[in-house]
Amino acid sequence: MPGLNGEQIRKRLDDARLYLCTASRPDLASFVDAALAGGVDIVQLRDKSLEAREELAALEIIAEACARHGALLSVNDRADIALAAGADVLHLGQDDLPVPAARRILGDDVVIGRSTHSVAQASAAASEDGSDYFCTGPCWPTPTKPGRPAPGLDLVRATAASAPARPWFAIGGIDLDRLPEVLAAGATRVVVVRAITEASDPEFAARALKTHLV
Ligand SMILES: Cc1ncc(COP(=O)(O)OP(=O)(O)O)c(N)n1
Ligand SMILES: Cc1nc(C(=O)O)sc1CCOP(=O)(O)O
Ligand SMILES: [Mg+2]
Repeated sequence: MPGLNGEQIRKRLDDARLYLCTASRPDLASFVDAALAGGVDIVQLRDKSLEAREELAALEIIAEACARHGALLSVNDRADIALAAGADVLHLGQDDLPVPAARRILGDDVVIGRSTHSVAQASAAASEDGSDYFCTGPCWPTPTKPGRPAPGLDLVRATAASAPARPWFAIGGIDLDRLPEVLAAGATRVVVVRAITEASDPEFAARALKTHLV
């Protein structure tokens, strides 16, 4: 089945509200299927322990579930893997490939996102040539990204106040209890890891988050 074109991916990105990052796991297929059934819009494989070949195999599993649920497949860090996997999204941090270099590898039919951790980085990402969305965080210090200082909800407030033309997501320490604070600070889209990966019922956890986001 042919993949989505850039216009179709950008439309889905615009509509996306709940973005999940997950490591590979023994129950990857059923876990991702449950999260997507609960309303996750984008799934990223974020697992630095995998060799390229293992990453590609895990991405195939996620891609099949995403296609069935009409969700987007995201690759972390590596443009070559994104291309090989036929991903819809590549996510780049401040220390990863520059966006124009990734764009040379991927062309225009893959959307590229950027991580930001300060007002200056967020405003650069909001206007940076070639990227399609950005994330701001961490909203709270998080064991998922140890050592990363948290700019907190002030960064979410400042970003919301600047009304970026690009879609943007809040990330870091977000769970169902904290979600109302994140939304009150002005975010309309969120990225989560543990709130779904550590849930005993990932479908229920995703649905509970999504209910606040639509
Ligand atoms: C959707 C999304 N947002 C932020 C990140 C973090 O990216 P980065 O800062 O490059 O850190 P690593 O995830 O690579 O450790 C992300 N992966 N996805
Ligand atoms: C992967 C990542 N990037 C961040 C950033 O601020 O860019 S915070 C983060 C981890 C988010 O995990 P959890 O939802 O478990 O707190
Ligand atoms: Mg990265």
